[in-house]
Amino acid sequence: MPTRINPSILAADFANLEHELGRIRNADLVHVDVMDNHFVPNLTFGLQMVTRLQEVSPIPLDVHLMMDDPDRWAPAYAEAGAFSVTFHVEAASEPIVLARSLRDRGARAGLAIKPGTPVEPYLEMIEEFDQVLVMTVEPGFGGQSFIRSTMPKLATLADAVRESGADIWLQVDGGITAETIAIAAEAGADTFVAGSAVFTADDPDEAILALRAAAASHPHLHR
Ligand SMILES: O=C(CO)[C@@H](O)[C@H](O)COP(=O)(O)O
Ligand SMILES: [Fe+2]
Repeated sequence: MPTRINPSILAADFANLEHELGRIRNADLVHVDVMDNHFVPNLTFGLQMVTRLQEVSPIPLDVHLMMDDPDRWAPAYAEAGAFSVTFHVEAASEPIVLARSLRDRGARAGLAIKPGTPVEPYLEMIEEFDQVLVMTVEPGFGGQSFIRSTMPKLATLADAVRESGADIWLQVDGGITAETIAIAAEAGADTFVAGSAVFTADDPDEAILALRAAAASHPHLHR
């Protein structure tokens, strides 16, 4: 199973984003946290910024929408050319309709769930998605500690994905370090978002390689 490492530019220098993109050439995707100050108590980028990043980034964008009413706003991020667009199930009115709309616009559709949200009600819709994101911190801020009690959800999802036979990526986001990445890999994650662990390193590209090695060394990934 491939291991994907997606650095989150939430931890990058906002005044030099194009330069920062040049320091993560080993990344699989660039994770872009869109926050609206309503769904989460923080405000980051909007559509115009993501559109411009998309134009200058040599690496495809993995957009994580932490916003109210994604049914209304998410399709534009797919139209902007994002590789994947992930919205929160807690905020969406019609997740299946929205997932289809994202796919119709050429993006991979992602479903995100907060640490306290159970996954069971959504298992029967996972084939509508290309990725499920299990938040391993409360969304809103970088630099928080990994919440280990979210791991059983990943294991449940990994079973459901195996049963479906579909190619659905399982992403974790929040508090991912060289230590916690192995815990998430063991529970079934294959796609890892890391902000602080990458951008506070002296050499972000080296940090990505170290994370990839720590995740890939876990036997679970070689089943
Ligand atoms: O979505 C979020 C936070 O809400 C994340 O993508 C953070 O950007 C991850 O940052 P670290 O926990 O890795 O510092
Ligand atoms: Fe994120």
